[in-house]
Amino acid sequence: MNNAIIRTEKLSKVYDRGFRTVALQEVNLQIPRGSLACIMGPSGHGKSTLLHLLGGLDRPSSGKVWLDEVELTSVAADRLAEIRARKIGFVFQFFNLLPVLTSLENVQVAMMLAGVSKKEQQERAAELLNLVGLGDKLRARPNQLSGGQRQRVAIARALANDPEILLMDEPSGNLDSRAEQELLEQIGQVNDQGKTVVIVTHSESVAAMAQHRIYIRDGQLMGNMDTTGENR
Ligand SMILES: Nc1ncnc2c1ncn2[C@@H]1O[C@H](COP(=O)(O)OP(=O)(O)OP(=O)(O)O)[C@@H](O)[C@H]1O
Repeated sequence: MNNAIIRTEKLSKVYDRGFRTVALQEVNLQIPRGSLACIMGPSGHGKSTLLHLLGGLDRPSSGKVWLDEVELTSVAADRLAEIRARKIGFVFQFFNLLPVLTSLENVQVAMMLAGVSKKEQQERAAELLNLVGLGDKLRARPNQLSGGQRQRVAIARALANDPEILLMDEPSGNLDSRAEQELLEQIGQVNDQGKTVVIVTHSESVAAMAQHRIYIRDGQLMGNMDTTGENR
């Protein structure tokens, strides 16, 4: 596949904290540019590990990850941090919003690290929060928001630096079905803007909207399919 934005070769991860856990074993996969991809599989079988490696948040034990033409495992830590900040937005399962900050400030924080001026930070944060339907919650703190609303703040924050790729780890895990539906609409809109979205999920509704499905079992790739059902 020539148009892959993310590609892995024999990607493996072994955790060794007193005892060895082989979390990922020689995974070869490609994710097409602009696609909405999901990573599925049983609990504890290596999905989050894979997502973290794809986003350069962790280093593999062996094997390689390419983001466009850049091989992430060969770049130094500071360059990796720069690539992450510029190209990738992350949304984690438990949101990781800072509790003492408002929605607006939580989104601004991401841009502060990228050196954007304060005025620009505020304008863009407000714009993004409007985009995810939280224009009336700019001054609310996370504990004044519902789970679905917090998740949308996390998405706005992940989009702050206009990343090409959005990586999400079980974004709908704690949401009721209505909030999940709203979240899916937001994710669809982000994908429609041309961004590549990769979602670790147990949700069939999320999987149903994905154009590309990756199945992981026992740390191994069991399937890598597009919606036409063609195996790659
Ligand atoms: N930092 C770590 N140190 C040691 N072992 C880890 C670490 N992170 C994950 N593991 C182990 O690696 C394996 C894969 O974990 P991972 O979190 O990738 O699974 P998962 O498929 O995302 O699970 P879930 O669906 O429950 O989130 C598990 O056995 C887990 O206990």
